[in-house]
Amino acid sequence: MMHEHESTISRRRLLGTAAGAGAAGLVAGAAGGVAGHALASGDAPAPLTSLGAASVPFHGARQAGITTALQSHAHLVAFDLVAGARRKEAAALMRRWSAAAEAMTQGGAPDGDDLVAADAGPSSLTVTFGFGASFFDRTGLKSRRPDALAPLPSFSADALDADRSDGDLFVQIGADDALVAFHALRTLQRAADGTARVRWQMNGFNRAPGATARPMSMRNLMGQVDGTNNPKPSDADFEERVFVPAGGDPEWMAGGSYAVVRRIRMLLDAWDNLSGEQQDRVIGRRKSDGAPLSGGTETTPVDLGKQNPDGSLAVPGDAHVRVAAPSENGGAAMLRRSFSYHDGFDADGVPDAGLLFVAWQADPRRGFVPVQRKLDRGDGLSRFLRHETSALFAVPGGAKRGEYVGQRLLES
Ligand SMILES: C=CC1=C(C)c2cc3[nH]c(cc4nc(cc5[nH]c(cc1n2)c(C)c5CCC(=O)O)C(CCC(=O)O)=C4C)c(C)c3C=C
Ligand SMILES: [Fe+2]
Repeated sequence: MMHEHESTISRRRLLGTAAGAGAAGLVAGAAGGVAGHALASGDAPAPLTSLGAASVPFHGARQAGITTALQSHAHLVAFDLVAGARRKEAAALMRRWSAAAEAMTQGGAPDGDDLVAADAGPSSLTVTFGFGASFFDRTGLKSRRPDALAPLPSFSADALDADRSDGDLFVQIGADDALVAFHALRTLQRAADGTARVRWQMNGFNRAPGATARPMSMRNLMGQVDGTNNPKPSDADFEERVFVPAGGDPEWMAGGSYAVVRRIRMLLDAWDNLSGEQQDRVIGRRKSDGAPLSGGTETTPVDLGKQNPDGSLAVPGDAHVRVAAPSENGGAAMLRRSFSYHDGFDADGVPDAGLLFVAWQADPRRGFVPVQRKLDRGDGLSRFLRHETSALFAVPGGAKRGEYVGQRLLES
């Protein structure tokens, strides 16, 4: 059997040629006054910037793309198995997908590559795979479906589009280069041919690395600093909140996590009509710098008990950060790793824009569900949001070298 490394060509080798061509063109242009594409043989490739050269390991106890720093481009995609595709075909697909993802994330390219990302480095590409509840029905693995994958309850604020919700298989692609991200998406979609078809796709973005001099969380499309009070890997309970432990239930999910994916539209025209002070009070933090209304800077812990001189709460009773706080939800917490989206403007000029909300947790029944129930009842922010799609996926632990993602489920 061919080792997966042998079945790939090095994109860095290609890079040498392409970057050399670019450099040669510039030189020719400067010296000869022509916009040259001519290749001078022997030109050394220009070094990648740190952005293009950065790579995230594919193999490991956990899949990449959960605790990885947010990338600037994302594709979130759900696939459905085609009629007739069962466990055997699904296992073969996961093997093909894992090999392709390993190659691309490490700067290589699969056989028969389309060269879309040929002259780019891996650019922090991550590819994360998951299984939806329907996958277990289609593959005869119902008895191995985790209890934690039970359908999410419905919430009063839901306006869900069934065609863009759920799905058998989930792929999250993140990269700091748009072509690298598209290349990964197209490569995986081609590799799925005959076994699975795209059910829905959502494209997201975040601030590019290097675009700010200040180390602060991302801003979302409402302009808020978002992500500040996420669980941190340095927290004592981080692992148990985000990942299924070894010996957890089911065993094949050890090192895995559950992803709640919701396309949440922002009602930006209504939001923009609020004053700056009103906007701050809806969240409970200052929009300008993300500092809590109880005082301090972005990273100061929120003091929910703090009162204004007139006795009112500094962080209002319906402020988003109060209603969502673990202390108000029996300790429930999740790792939010979301991307903004903008899919143009409706005919009436209303932006189709918002958040591709992605929340990671060891069990959604102790993470997203109780928090969203509470937000559904009393969150000041909910007046400016519409949950348009929803999905829940079991994302297994990472693959060891020579393994594919999901092998423990599909082959034992
Ligand atoms: C069910 C969980 C949550 C949904 C859905 C959600 C949507 C949502 N949130 C923002 C903006 C912000 N959220 C912030 C904090 C925050 N949000 C949640 C949960 C959900 N948010 C939690 C658990 C927290 C942390 C609360 C805490 O412990 O302090 C913030 C403040 C900055 C931060 O800590 O990240 C902002 C801003 C939007 C725009 C949105 C839907 C589009
Ligand atoms: Fe939030």
